[in-house]
Amino acid sequence: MFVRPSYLPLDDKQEVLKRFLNKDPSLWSEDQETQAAISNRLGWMDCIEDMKAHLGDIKAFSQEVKQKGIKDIVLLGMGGSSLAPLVLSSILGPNQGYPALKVLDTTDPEEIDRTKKVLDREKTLFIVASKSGKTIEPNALFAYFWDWVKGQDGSPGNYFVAITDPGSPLETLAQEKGFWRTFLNRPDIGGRYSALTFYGLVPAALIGIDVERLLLEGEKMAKTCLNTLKWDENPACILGEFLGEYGVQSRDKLSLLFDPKIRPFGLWLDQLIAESTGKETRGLVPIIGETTGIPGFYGGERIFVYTRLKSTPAEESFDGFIKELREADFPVYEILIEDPYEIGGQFFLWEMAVALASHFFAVNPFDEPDVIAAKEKTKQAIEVYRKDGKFPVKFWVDPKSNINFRASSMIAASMKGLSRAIIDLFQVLPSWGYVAFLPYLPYEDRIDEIFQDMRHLVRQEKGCATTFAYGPRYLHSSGQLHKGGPISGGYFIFTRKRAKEYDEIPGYGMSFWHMQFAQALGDFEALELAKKRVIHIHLPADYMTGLETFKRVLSRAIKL
Ligand SMILES: O=P(O)(O)OC[C@H]1O[C@H](O)[C@H](O)[C@@H](O)[C@@H]1O
Repeated sequence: MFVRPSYLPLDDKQEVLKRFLNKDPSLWSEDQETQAAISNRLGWMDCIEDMKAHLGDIKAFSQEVKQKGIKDIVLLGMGGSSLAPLVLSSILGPNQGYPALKVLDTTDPEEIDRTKKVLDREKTLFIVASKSGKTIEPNALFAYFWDWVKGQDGSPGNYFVAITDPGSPLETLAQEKGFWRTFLNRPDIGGRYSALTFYGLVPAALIGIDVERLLLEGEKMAKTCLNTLKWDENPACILGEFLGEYGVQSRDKLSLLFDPKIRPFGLWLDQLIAESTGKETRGLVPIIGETTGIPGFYGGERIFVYTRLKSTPAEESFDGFIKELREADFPVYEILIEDPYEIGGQFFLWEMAVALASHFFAVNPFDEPDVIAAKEKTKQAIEVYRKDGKFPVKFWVDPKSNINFRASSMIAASMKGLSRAIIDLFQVLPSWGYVAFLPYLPYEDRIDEIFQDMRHLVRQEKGCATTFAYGPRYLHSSGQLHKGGPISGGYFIFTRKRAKEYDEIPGYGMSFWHMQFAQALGDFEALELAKKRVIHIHLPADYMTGLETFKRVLSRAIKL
């Protein structure tokens, strides 16, 4: 049973807070087994004290790394094991004299190639980060880079560090291969709640971020949220109530705005919100990186949270836009931070707020039941490829644009034109739904821009909110929401033809191109299984030209 928090008497909400502080798992589930699993996911509530005890060690290790002359740190990991380091390095790092951090959370062959090309083998340290130690991307990336480093000297393990949970296959691997260091995290913390543990702090320290200050900010916020016993004075409860209140009414398009300096925080928040709440056909759809429009273009399903950094000049801020939204009566929540290091506190604030909001949605914020579907389907596609030497997929060629594409069965199966498929996708998509653009391509500014144009177009023409996230990164965050969350979504998946023979990943019998393609197929199948409307565009090897062509097709079709 889910309930609007504003309908509850204050005493009931007090009770929710009390149960939360007692780590009562029945807040999120009545099932005994689920409750036991939840009890093993609440370590983030009190991990800061533990982490303070490790700060000396982390900082000493960062000095060792620096003294060894390491210039680049490459982090191999996904989702909860990569997004906090990515956010921290984009906002707070790197510091002068310290190595730079490159987060490789992809299987894109071009992105991996480009990264490798600029690395100096003797001055690069790889961090393999994975809670489970079983995630396909970091494991394949490890195999690939281990092979590259091992020619270098007698002890390639010196160039590798692991961050994982005790007993994981990664811990064993690190022992066998003689990794320089292994950091074992508390196992009762899930990936997306692990920013203030070894997963976030070790990479941050290695690039010279003041992790003590970061953790102190985390501690300050945690103390405020855990010690303010009045619901309506507690910042996490107030934010959690805002999210829960509108989410349960299906005002679920949560548009997140950040001042420029702290904008990357949205990437981490996207996973926390989408993967925690997006299940059982409920949840909040985080809308990040959208251009702003006039409020008249937004539907009633929109709510807004604006994180303001005090030092941002008024002309770079969203102050004017927020004023317009308020005048148009949109629900708006504002968070003010004085200093970028307060991101440490924001991690905790949002973790607790999302956990409380999930109580009102009656979902378990600590699992990701639908992520597994895409993984299984990917595995099957890989098995077929290994057996038959090709993937089980056929595309239609759009007679007008020559674009290869296919569509899920919820879109008229007999139709063969791309424009028709696009029209059909929008035909049944309500303006309060959303469209997700999901390219399995390298991270490139030009690609960002092209999709920004498409997002703008969809909002102008259809009034729809849009999301944009690269694959396979999104599989480990908003992928959960696409399959398990609100049913009103339309999805565009993009892959590209193979440009050349890419290196084989040692031990995998395929290249990263093949792996990435299998992941896209896997997600298509999982979305199909969840009865979603999906169009898969298979771009030419010159994907940029292909994307421009697709943009033209979309802009014509959307007006029909
Ligand atoms: O840290 P790992 O075990 O490698 O997991 C990395 C990520 O992958 C999974 O697919 C989950 O959906 C994410 O919640 C998790 O953060």
